[in-house]
Amino acid sequence: MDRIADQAFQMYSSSSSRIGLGGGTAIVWFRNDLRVLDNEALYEAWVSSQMVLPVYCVDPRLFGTTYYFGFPKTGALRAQFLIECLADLKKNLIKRGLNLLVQHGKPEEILPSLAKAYGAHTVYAQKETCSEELNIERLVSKGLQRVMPEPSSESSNAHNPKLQLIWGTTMYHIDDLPYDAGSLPDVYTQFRKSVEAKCTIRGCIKTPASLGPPPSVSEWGYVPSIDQLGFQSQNVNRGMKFVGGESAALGRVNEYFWKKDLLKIYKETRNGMLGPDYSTKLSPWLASGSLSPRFIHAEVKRYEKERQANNSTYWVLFELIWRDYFRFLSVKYGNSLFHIGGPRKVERRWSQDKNLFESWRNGRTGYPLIDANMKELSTTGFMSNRGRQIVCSFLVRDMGIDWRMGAEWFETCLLDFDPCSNYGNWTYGAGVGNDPREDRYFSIPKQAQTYDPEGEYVAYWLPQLRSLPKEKRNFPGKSYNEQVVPLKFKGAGGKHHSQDTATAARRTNYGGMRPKGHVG
Ligand SMILES: Cc1cc2nc3c(=O)[nH]c(=O)nc-3n(C[C@H](O)[C@H](O)[C@H](O)COP(=O)(O)OP(=O)(O)OC[C@H]3O[C@@H](n4cnc5c(N)ncnc54)[C@H](O)[C@@H]3O)c2cc1C
Repeated sequence: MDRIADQAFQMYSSSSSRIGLGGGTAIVWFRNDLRVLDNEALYEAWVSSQMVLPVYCVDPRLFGTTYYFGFPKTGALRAQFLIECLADLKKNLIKRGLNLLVQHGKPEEILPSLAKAYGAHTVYAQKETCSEELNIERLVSKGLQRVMPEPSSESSNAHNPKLQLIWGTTMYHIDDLPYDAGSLPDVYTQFRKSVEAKCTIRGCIKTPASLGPPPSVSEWGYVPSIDQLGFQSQNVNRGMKFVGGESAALGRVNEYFWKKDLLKIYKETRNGMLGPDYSTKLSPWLASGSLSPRFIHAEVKRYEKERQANNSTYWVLFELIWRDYFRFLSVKYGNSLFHIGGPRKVERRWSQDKNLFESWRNGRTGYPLIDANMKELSTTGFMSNRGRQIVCSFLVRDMGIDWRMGAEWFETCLLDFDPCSNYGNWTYGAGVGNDPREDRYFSIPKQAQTYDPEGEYVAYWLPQLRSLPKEKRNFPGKSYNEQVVPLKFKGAGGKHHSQDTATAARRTNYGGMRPKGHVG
C-alpha cells in the first residue's frame, strides 16, 4: 500500500523547495481534509509562511455526545476510521518534513492559544457549510481576535492572527459556479448540465515534496486510541473492512481503477450490494477528506486517456456531481436540511414509534432485504447506495417513521457520514427535499427480484436463510421473523407514488416537531 501511495504522491506533488513568499508561522487546522495531496489549506499555509504548524483538535463534542433521538454523534467504527486517518496523516506529514500536533480539546480554545504561543499570523482551514461546523469557525475566529499581537515575536506579527478559510470539499469549486450558491437550481439535472457546460474542474494543487521544517514543538501529542475516545473496539469480520487514511485511499483508487480495471464497468455494476467491487467504495475517504474529489477526477481523466473512456468512466463523475450538489444545497438551504419539513417545509405527520423504529434499526423487520442491509450497516459502517435507498423508503413510506430518526442512526454508523450527503439524500427519500419531483417509493419485492434475485446478499447477512431455496430467501414466509408492517405497494418499484404518501401519513401518530440538534 505504501508503494502505491508513494507513486501517487510523486505524481501529484511538485519538487519545488521552499519559496518563502511569506514570513513567520502559519497554522494548518486539519478538519475534514485529512490529506496531504491536493490540500489547498496546507499549500496556502506553506506558500505564505516560513514555517507551518499542522494541528488536529480531537474535539470532545464529536465523541460521547448524543443527538435529539439519543444516538451517539459518532459510532465506534467511524471513530476507529478517524484514528487511522490521523495516524496516516501524521506519517505522511513526517515524510514531508513536518509532523501533526494532536491536541485534545475544542478548536476555539486550542487554536488561539497555539497562535499566541507560536506567533502565528494565520490559521488556515478548509471551509465547512453546516451549522455546527460554522459555529466552531465563528468561535475560532473570535478567539483569534482576542490574541494580542506580539511585535517582539519571531514573526514580527503586528496584527491579530486571522482565520483563513479555504474551499476544498467539492469537485467543482464554489467560485467557479455559474451562479451564487443561493441561486442554485432545485433540480439536479439542471445543476449538472449547467456546470458541465459552463465550468471546468480545477487541477489538483501540487503539494511540495518538502514542507518542513516545522517550528520547534516540545510535545507533538498522540493520536488517541479507541478506548481513549470512550469506545470499545469493534471488529469487522464480515463485509468490507475499510482502513482510514490517505495511503489506503490512494491504494483503493489504484486497485479499483488500475489493478482490477473496474472503472470501465462501473455503470453496470454500481447498483450491486454484495462484495467489495460493485462500486468504488471511495466515500469514507472522501468524507474524511483523505481523498479529494479533484484527485478522483484527475485519475478518471488519466484512465480515459490511457485505457478507455465510456459511459461508466463518466458515471463516476456524474455521481460526484451529486455529492457536489448536496454540498452546495447546504449553502443554499442551511439548517432546513435538518428540519422535519426539509427545504420545502413540507407539513406531514410522522410517527416516532419506538418499537417499529428499533425493529428497523436492529434488522428485525421480517423483510430480509431490509434486515440484511441494516445488519451490514451496524457491522461494517457501510451500506450500498441501493441498500440506503431501499431502507430509507421502507422506514419513511412503509413504516411512516420520522425520517430524521433514520438519518440520525445513519449519522452514528456511517463511515462516510457527511451532513450534506446524508441529510440531503434523506430529505429526498422522505419527499421533503428541495426537488418536489423527487418522491420515491421502493418496492421491496421488486428490488429483491431485480438486485438480489438469488438471495445471495440476504443469505450472506442472515445465515438462517442460507438453507432455503434461492428463490425463497427474500420471500421466506413463516420460516422467518414476522413482518412488522405490511407493505404499501406489493408490485411497483422505484416509481413516483406521491399521491399515496398522504395515506401513509394518516395511519401514523404525530411525533412532535422540535428542531434537531443541528439548529444554530
Ligand atoms: C439515505 C441515504 C444516505 C446517504 N448518506 C451518505 C453520506 O452520509 N455520505 C455519503 O458520502 N454518501 C451518502 N449517500 C450517498 C451514497 O449512498 C454513497 O455515497 C455511496 O453509496 C458510497 O459508495 P461508493 O463510494 O461505492 O459510491 P459510488 O457509487 O462508487 O459513487 C462514487 C462517489 O459518488 C458520490 N455519490 C454517489 N452517490 C451519491 C449520492 N446519492 N449522494 C451524494 N454523493 C453520492 C460518493 O462520494 C461516492 O463515493 C447516502 C445515500 C442515501 C440514499
